[in-house]
Amino acid sequence: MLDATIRQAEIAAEQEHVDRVYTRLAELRAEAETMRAKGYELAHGAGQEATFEQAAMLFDRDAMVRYANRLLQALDAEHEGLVFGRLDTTDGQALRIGRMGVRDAEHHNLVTDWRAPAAAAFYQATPQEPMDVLRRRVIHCSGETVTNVDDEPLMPEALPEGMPIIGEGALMAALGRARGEAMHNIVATIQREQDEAIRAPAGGVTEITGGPGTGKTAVALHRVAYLLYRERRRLGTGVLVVGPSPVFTSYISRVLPSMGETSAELRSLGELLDGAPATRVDPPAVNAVKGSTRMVRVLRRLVRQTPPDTPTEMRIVYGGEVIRLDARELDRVRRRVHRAGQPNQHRVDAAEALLEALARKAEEYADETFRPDRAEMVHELGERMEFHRFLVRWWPVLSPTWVLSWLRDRDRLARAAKGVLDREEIDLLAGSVAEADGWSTADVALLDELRVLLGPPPKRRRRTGSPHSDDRPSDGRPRRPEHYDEYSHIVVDEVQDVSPMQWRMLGRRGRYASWTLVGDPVQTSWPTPEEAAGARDEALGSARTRRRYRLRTNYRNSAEIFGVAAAALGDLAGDDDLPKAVRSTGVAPVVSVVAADALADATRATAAELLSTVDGTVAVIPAMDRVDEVREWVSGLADDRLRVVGSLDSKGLEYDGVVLVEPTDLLNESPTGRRALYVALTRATQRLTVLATDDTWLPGRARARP
Ligand SMILES: Nc1ncnc2c1ncn2[C@@H]1O[C@H](COP(=O)(O)OP(=O)(O)OP(=O)(O)O)[C@@H](O)[C@H]1O
Repeated sequence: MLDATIRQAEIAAEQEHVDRVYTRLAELRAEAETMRAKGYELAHGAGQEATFEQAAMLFDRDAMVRYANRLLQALDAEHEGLVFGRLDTTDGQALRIGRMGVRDAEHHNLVTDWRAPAAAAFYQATPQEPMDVLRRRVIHCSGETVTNVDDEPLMPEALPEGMPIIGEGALMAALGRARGEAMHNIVATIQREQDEAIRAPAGGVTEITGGPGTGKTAVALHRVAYLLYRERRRLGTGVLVVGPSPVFTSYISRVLPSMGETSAELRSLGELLDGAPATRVDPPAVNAVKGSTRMVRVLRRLVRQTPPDTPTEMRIVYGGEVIRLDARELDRVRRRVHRAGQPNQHRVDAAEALLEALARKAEEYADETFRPDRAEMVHELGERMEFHRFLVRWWPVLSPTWVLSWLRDRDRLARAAKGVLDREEIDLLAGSVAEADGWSTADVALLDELRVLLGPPPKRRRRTGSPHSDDRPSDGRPRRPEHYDEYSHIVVDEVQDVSPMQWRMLGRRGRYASWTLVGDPVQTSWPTPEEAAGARDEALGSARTRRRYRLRTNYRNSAEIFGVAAAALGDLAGDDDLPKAVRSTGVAPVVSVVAADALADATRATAAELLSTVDGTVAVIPAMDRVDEVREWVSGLADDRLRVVGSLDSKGLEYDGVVLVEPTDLLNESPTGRRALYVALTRATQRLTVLATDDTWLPGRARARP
């Protein structure tokens, strides 16, 4: 038989199986709909004023609705990958692997979930260790149609007669595909070293390191899906995935849902505090000050300062006498109350201390005609409206955002930062808060620190949830645990850039959690890694099991592109720190030197050329402070595949084509500029063009830089 005919026959055989799976899925869907409807019916029966006896019924109803909803979500998730693999084993079995398990009405396995132990051989078997697998097949589908198959013989000498081997290179085909708006799941082509990290036990701390494009982010997300599948009961809705920026979380947001997993919560570092999302990023120098643990001391002192516009004198009439506390006396009382801790939690102490001070003052005034009884006086003044009006102004409820905004006042900041920050740092910080519109990512960690220093505001009454709620709030996002410290597992991506203050914020969310940490020290943009390491160890707690995985293959960049990036890194990393790029395109990156006044035109022309060359996305990457200018340059190119991304914002992302504008700007924009340049150069999958006004950034010609 001709090769093509054999392939068509194999595709048809797989199609037959896939058809059975979809038929079964339609049945399951109908069953889930019925179950959900029944659950709601039960809800109506129970009504609002459920009695104790009805509690069990309500519980059943909630469980039923939740289960049906989860099933429907999984069934409705992307169809791609419903069946993507097949294992033919030495015992004559053929096991289909997919993104969720499906059984027929008689409970026979139609598809095995990729996370099930039985599917592990799909990722772990090698010709050296075949694990009884004769043939591993990747099945490519478009919607419900099988389009191709790719086989790999693992025991070639033992292949039975009539078991054909079709095509080769499912991985290479996947890597060569154009990139779109969002990251895809890689369930069909997970590699063995990645699989080991994905299936590592949930407990303790799992660290995954590796160079650019080694699949760290993909592995972390597949690990979440795996852990939720294996330990859903224990991990529940408490899995948090933290990425560096909202652009990044949006880029990875489809991976878990595409595997039918919707209960993990995705947040960027600037979105970890409810009610104060970051809307911008600070320049590196400001970021370095705000991220340092020295800020803890500054904030502690700030919290104890007298809030702006508080009264500096108290006067109250008692027994015909005016009793007065002046600014110094009031300050003394304030300092004493602050010793007790969180000011919002010590409002009663503040009231008592004030009344005490007033009583003491009254005793000073005592004479023949005025001799107040201390207990009576404290009691009477404590009931007076004017006393409470004063208290509200003198000891106001402090919100983190209000206290942080005090840093605008340079003198106030200088008092709080005396001996901790130098003059230049104080100027930077005060200037940044004064000029800013909205909060920055670094501010959010400061606000979270203040949240703890200030204590919760007095309680308001909470509204109860809807009786029909499943495990997602109405905006469709997963519900976060009621308290921040209730997360059960936290995944942090790009850990090398997490500042010490951000580690403190994360630590508060992971007090009882296990962790997966993903990053690459070579890509760090944080200037003092030792300080960050200390804060990180504190956040993770000391008595934890730690296991480490290292990924060594770069799946993103062509070997040609990674060659330029690695060279640009100079001697900042040894060969052992760098991954190996496995795919060669035969196309060398273009490095052009252009005159400064020709840079705009060259950028526009190159972007246009890349858009016409590649099928997927194209990014123009300049230094952070030139993003607006460069956006103007390319504004005429109407193509929604094109974006302009600042150097530091490009972290974790990828594009088919990249135009890197003026590398020297990237080198100069921060103390870790050379690493930022390496990050930007490793974003492209197919094409890279570097436009520079000189060649001093090139290895060998560059001046020594950190
Ligand atoms: N086994 C695989 N099969 C198919 N594609 C893969 C595989 N592993 C990684 N990739 C692809 O390689 C690209 C890089 O993966 P990913 O973004 O997870 O790398 P990373 O290590 O997090 O990179 P960076 O450090 O630059 O952020 C992605 O497009 C991903 O889908």
